[in-house]
Amino acid sequence: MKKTILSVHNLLFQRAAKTYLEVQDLSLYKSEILGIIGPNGAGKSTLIKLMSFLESQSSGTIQFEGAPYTAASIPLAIRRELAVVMQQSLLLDTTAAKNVSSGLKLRKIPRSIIKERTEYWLEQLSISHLANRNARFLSGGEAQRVNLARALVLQPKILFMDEPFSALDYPSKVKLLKDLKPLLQETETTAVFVSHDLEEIKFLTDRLAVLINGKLGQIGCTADVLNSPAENTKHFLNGMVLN
Ligand SMILES: Nc1ncnc2c1ncn2[C@@H]1O[C@H](COP(=O)(O)OP(=O)(O)OP(=O)(O)O)[C@@H](O)[C@H]1O
Repeated sequence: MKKTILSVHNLLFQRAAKTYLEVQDLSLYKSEILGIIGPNGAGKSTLIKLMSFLESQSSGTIQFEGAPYTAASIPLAIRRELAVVMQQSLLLDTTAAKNVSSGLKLRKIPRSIIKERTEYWLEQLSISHLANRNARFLSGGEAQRVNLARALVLQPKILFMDEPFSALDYPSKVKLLKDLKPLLQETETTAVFVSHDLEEIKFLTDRLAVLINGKLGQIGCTADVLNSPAENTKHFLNGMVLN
């Protein structure tokens, strides 16, 4: 049976008396890659911020490994088991290697292990040659590889990615996706991936959630959702296929 690592129940996100997100039930299974798609403003980024405990819900529960937390209550040690990569994650104004090792330093990992793990992940993401280059001078694709290495070096239990490839040119994106998928599989990292790109979604994700107007319109195996859209997701999904 699939093991749930994170679950959402009766989740509500409201600001200034307006409801932006309302998700009754959503489970994230261990080692799966869950995609989230939906129109602009549907609540995808909000959902990822809530699931990664960066933002507090108005009501409802989010449980990580069976225990409920909010952004305000989550202990630092638990927060550190979750990593987030955004479209434009900010890199520190230092070398690529130091960016990758920064999280390990904060966790007071011994220096020899930091060196070994940093070199390993630079290598895994094919950026060893950039180790001593200042992050300010990296291209968008190179910077996103550093961001992913910086997240994966922490061996997170869940990796949240919010449109991480949307600024990359097509060949860079394809190459990075092809590098990333086996890395996630080998490390059995659970991942949540927001994207507007059907090719990315088809290639990377096991299951797919479709958000429409702040509500979960459909969730299921990615191929099933795309081949058999539900009544309320049909309009959006058919439009995506046509594009
Ligand atoms: N802290 C906040 N205060 C007020 N409104 C917010 C807040 N966070 C999100 N929203 C609103 O929630 C709605 C959903 O935003 P969100 O960024 O989650 O959508 P999205 O599906 O990721 O959109 P896109 O595809 O355009 O990136 C938007 O109308 C946004 O303005």
